[in-house]
Amino acid sequence: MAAFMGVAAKEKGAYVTFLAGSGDYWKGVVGLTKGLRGVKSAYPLVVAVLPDVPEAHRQTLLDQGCIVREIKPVYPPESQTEFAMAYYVINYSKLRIWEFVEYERMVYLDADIQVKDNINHLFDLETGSFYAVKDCFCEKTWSHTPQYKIGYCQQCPDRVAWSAEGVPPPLYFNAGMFVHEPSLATANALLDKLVITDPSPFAEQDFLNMFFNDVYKPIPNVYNLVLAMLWRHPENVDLSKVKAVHYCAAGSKPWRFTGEEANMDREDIKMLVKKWWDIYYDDSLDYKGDHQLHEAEAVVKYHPASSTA
Ligand SMILES: O=c1ccn([C@@H]2O[C@H](COP(=O)(O)OP(=O)(O)O)[C@@H](O)[C@H]2O)c(=O)[nH]1
Ligand SMILES: OC[C@H]1O[C@H](O[C@@H]2[C@@H](O)[C@H](O)[C@@H](O)[C@H](O)[C@@H]2O)[C@H](O)[C@@H](O)[C@H]1O
Ligand SMILES: [Mn+2]
Repeated sequence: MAAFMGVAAKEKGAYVTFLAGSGDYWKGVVGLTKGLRGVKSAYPLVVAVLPDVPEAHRQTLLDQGCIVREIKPVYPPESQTEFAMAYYVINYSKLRIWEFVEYERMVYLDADIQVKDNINHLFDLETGSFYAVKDCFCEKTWSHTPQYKIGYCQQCPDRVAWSAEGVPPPLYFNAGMFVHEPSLATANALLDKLVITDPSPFAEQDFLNMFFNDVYKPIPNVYNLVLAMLWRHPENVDLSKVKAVHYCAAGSKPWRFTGEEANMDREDIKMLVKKWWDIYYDDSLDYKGDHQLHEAEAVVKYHPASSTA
């Protein structure tokens, strides 16, 4: 990295994911980095690891050409909150990626995401907004919310009116994928706000939605296919156009897939899990010390007007 008068020059961008614990999510990161290589990504993958990630897992990721950066955990204020999944409490540590200020822009991807198509053009989106894909409220994990109780979902706002006044709730994004601009000012503002914010069931996802509410810009579902969309809103999904698949539905993590959980015994799900393994075991996608990052594909531009967000 060039340094000029002691100030390090910024790199244009990097993909970034988050790894915690000694469990098997490292397999997700290996799959992700190979998938990014397979679609000729122009940027490296940075892995923000918590201190509890074993050395062996870190070495595996370094061997796959990842940039491994240890981060300090971020915990929400003490509370009696029931998280939608108990382990969500560690996901607040994702907030550390705003401190990666050597990058002008980053595209965050959960470790349970796989890319099927080149998404370099997301790095060229206009600055100043927070880009992410709208979530779906129809899974049981949302049963604690008013929208679930009345059957409202932003993916089909006309199905059930949100209120007599007809004013729908603010758009809400899935925090498994987003485009952001690291900055210490934002990083500090996030942590300052966190200490005075009660935790809520979807942990850092709820928090990020609140924090970026006024600058959030939805991007099309193709950039983060939340699997539940396949059975909740099939009319909003064209699998042939999907650029990134998010294996977030219960029981859908490819590296521990049994096919026995609800909605998992479907041909489309099994095909997506097989595709994940095809990439994971494709040794032609292994890192060969050739950080030949492909030039960003200037041709594929993002046209907000031409796609349903
Ligand atoms: O034990 C864990 C749990 C989560 N994660 C990271 O946190 C992200 C969010 O968790 P998860 O994807 O399981 O949440 P979901 O999208 O399924 O709600 C994962 O993708 C991983 O990047 C991790 O590294 N180890
Ligand atoms: O910590 C909260 C998590 O909340 C989100 O996952 C949820 C959400 O997508 C729900 O809509 C689904 O119903 C559910 O299955 C899924 O797990 C993010 O994917 C994850 O990165 C993380 O922020
Ligand atoms: Mn996820």
